[in-house]
Amino acid sequence: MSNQLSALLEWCIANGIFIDSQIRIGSDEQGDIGVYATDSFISPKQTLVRIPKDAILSVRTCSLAGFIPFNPYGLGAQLSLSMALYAEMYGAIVSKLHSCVVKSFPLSFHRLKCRESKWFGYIDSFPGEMVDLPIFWGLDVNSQDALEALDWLTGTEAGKMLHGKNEDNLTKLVGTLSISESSPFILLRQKQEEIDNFYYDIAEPLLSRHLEASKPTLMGFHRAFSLVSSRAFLVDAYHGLSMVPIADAFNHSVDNQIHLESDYNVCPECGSLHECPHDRDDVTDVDTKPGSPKNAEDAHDSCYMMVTNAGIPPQAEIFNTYGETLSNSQLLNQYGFVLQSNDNARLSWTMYHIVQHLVVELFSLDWFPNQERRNIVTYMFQVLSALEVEEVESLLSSQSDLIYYEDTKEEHFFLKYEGLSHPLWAILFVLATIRYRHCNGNVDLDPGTLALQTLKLQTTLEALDGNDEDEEQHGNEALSGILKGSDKAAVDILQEIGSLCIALCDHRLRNNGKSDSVDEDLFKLLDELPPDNTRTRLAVSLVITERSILKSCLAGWQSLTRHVSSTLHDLG
Ligand SMILES: C[S@@+](CC[C@H](N)C(=O)[O-])C[C@H]1O[C@@H](n2cnc3c(N)ncnc32)[C@H](O)[C@@H]1O
Repeated sequence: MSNQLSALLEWCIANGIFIDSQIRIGSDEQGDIGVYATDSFISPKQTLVRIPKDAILSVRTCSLAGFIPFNPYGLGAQLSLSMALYAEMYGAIVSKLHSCVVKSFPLSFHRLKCRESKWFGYIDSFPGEMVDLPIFWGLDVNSQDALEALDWLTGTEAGKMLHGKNEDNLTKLVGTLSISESSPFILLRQKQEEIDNFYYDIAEPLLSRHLEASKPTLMGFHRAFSLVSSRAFLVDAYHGLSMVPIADAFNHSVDNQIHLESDYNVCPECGSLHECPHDRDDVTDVDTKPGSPKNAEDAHDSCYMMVTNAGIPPQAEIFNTYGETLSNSQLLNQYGFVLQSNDNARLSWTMYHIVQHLVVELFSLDWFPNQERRNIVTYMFQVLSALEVEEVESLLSSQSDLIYYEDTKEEHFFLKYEGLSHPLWAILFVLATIRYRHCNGNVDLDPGTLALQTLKLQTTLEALDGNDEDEEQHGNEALSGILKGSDKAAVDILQEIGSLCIALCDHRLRNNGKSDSVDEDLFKLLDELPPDNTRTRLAVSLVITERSILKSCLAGWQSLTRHVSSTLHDLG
């Protein structure tokens, strides 16, 4: 066992962390830590680790508690916790600690020198290097691999995540109401710029005031951020995002056997799980001192726990999941690694991009007057409500290779191997419907009913489209019959959805990865890349996945629309 690992275990004992003897913390030759079962089979519902709440490192427990702004979630929470961690890693806190062995802090990432932090044994077990997150690749200006990798990330999901913390807002329907050059959404700042600004504006002044002997550095802060990004847990409403010793020693798998249990809904003022003075309106200063919860009753009050949710064979590695739906792009950005195979691969669009790109750039604006933008929101609401029935869910899962049912109430505009998410299909339907109305004297129609008709028509046609050659003749006759018996609006709108989808995917394909590389054989490129160009290899593998999803979607919709067009043509 490495020195760091034994120091970590000693530190755990000293800080009241319970680790069941059925598991062991191990490390490989590279020093990467993982958690393994020992000799016995471990059954589900067993608590294998208990971490006292005061052993975690959060903005509430750190040496600079009270000075660091609390942010409940998101980038703000990551930045605040990075500052808390950085303070523990690199300095002696004047107000709490009076001596420090660190006289100067070297720029290179050496092992920690400051033994005074309460979390020293824990922090010292972290990887010695910065976690290799794409967000910092651009700073490695002498690395051709980094620059090449960033080039490949252009237009990919991972590339989009490097920009703009506000990206999520773009998916909100209301975003479409304010599409203009001056939209705040266009002014997204790079995430890395956000981190650096936080460091210079908030972290550096505060840390300089409190760190006795060493001067904080941006590079040190980046390392703290990379550790927070790849290890922190959102534990509860009081501590927020936190570093949780031993819970963070488990590696990730989608099929996890263990998970963290914590009660999120504690008092945000004092952390109490029970009734506390903050529940009352007439609270006084004396009552409100933060601290351990009163009326402690069981382990949930004072500890976070790692509890098994599946059986674990002897000697097997035990995995947590960092998120069941995380794609490789998300894993790479947040944790610096990807999985060999990942069923969560997907491309996403925002409402802004779909509307702006399809309507403004690809098609002329003449069929899309300003007042129609308001209709997008109304129609979308009606269509999503109409699709929110069990019948649609089972229809899509059994009879469509082009659309899947996305189990969410959000507008998630995704494309996966399974096809378009139903909200993405819905927005294309809405745009197609607006165009149909525009071309047909603004006829009155009910978008919800028409959406169901169009969807049923599509799944029926998909079933025919899959027929082999022997059945082609029969299929063509059936197709003619179906089209003749279908509502004209549904047929026209389905064709339009196809055109919009093809345009959307084709545009994405051409702008995905390094410029002008759309026809390049990326498997050959991977074979030829030196093995130590790890970042470029990662980036190219993401591009391969995204292009393959896009091409399979394009092929499906091209086939469907081609058959419909030629049959309509034959029908005259
Ligand atoms: C919370 S830590 C897990 C413990 C970590 N292995 C360690 O050495 O401390 C998360 C980091 O572990 C690594 N990791 C976790 N799961 C992984 C996986 N399935 N494949 C590759 N690396 C993984 C990544 O480097 C990630 O940033």
